[in-house]
Amino acid sequence: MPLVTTTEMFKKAYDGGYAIGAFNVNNMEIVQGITEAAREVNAPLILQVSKGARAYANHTYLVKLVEAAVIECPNIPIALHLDHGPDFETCKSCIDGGFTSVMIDASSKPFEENIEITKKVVEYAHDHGVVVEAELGTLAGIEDDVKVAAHAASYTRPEEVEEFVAKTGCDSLAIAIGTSHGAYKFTADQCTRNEKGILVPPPLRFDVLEEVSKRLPGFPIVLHGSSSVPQNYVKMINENGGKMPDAVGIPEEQLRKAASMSVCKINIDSDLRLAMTGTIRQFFNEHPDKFDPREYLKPARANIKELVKHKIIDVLGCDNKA
Ligand SMILES: O=C(CO)COP(=O)(O)O
Ligand SMILES: O=C[C@H](O)COP(=O)(O)O
Ligand SMILES: [Zn+2]
Ligand SMILES: [Zn+2]
Repeated sequence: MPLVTTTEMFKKAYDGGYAIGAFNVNNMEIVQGITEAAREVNAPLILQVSKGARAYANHTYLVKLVEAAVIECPNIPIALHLDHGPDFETCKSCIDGGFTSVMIDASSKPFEENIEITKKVVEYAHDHGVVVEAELGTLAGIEDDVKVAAHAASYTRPEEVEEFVAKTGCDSLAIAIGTSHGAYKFTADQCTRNEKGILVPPPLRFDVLEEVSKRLPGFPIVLHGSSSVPQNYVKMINENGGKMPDAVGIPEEQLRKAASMSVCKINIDSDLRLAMTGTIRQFFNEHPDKFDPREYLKPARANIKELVKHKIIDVLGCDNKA
């Protein structure tokens, strides 16, 4: 089947109490690892491309890689989504260039300005059969090279969501309930430590999510910054020359709960990066004589695939929902 929008997948996910994984893609091995996993477990899929990914790999290369994946995976619905579109022009370029979904992220702007920019993107997108994700609230962490400190982050205000959705006509809404971008989601003083000395982050604000859902019945909610930062990969990185002290993510149990509620799209990027980097670091450490990129990219791709399968089956619950 050709690339699809997220409309149908979100409706089914909302009604079925599961979520679709939105995984960031930056090169061929990442596209292959993710799509092979989704194909094997028969899951609908969102492949997303950030501004940084377009700058790194080039829009055309990424679209063509995703189109190749669509050919290789004819039986699962795949949407191609712009992640954190910073302005109308970037959204337009992706809408014109083959994407089926875009995010306009004007969440750092004042409320009225966010509405104005989002509305403009929605009008253009809907005219072209493309759907739009918007954002209210500010996540902490690293986003497009900009670091938002924990104290500067702010939860979504539920009292704003109805007006925002009604005035913009957006198709889904990303909200801030305590997730954060990157591999260092929380500082040590925000966390407690478990018996193994691993940092345990503060729980997500499910009360905010519930209030938002009550005000927007049936409306798909998106969670950014939802990597779990698997400690096996942090360990693999640190044991093979890396230095990632106190990297900590969102416990999968909490993502499972969000997926069972109104959250229909869960964004995961950092976990893929950790799997890829850990695998390659270990390979280099164990095989200092090797220099064929295929030899280290192959296990990296295989571990991305395993990780995505795990997310789909054990966290998102969207296996066999294609
Ligand atoms: O939200 C994301 C992409 O938009 C990715 O979040 P992570 O950094 O938690 O993987
Ligand atoms: O939200 C951020 C995503 O993980 C994309 O990251 P990036 O801008 O480094 O590609
Ligand atoms: Zn944002
Ligand atoms: Zn994000």
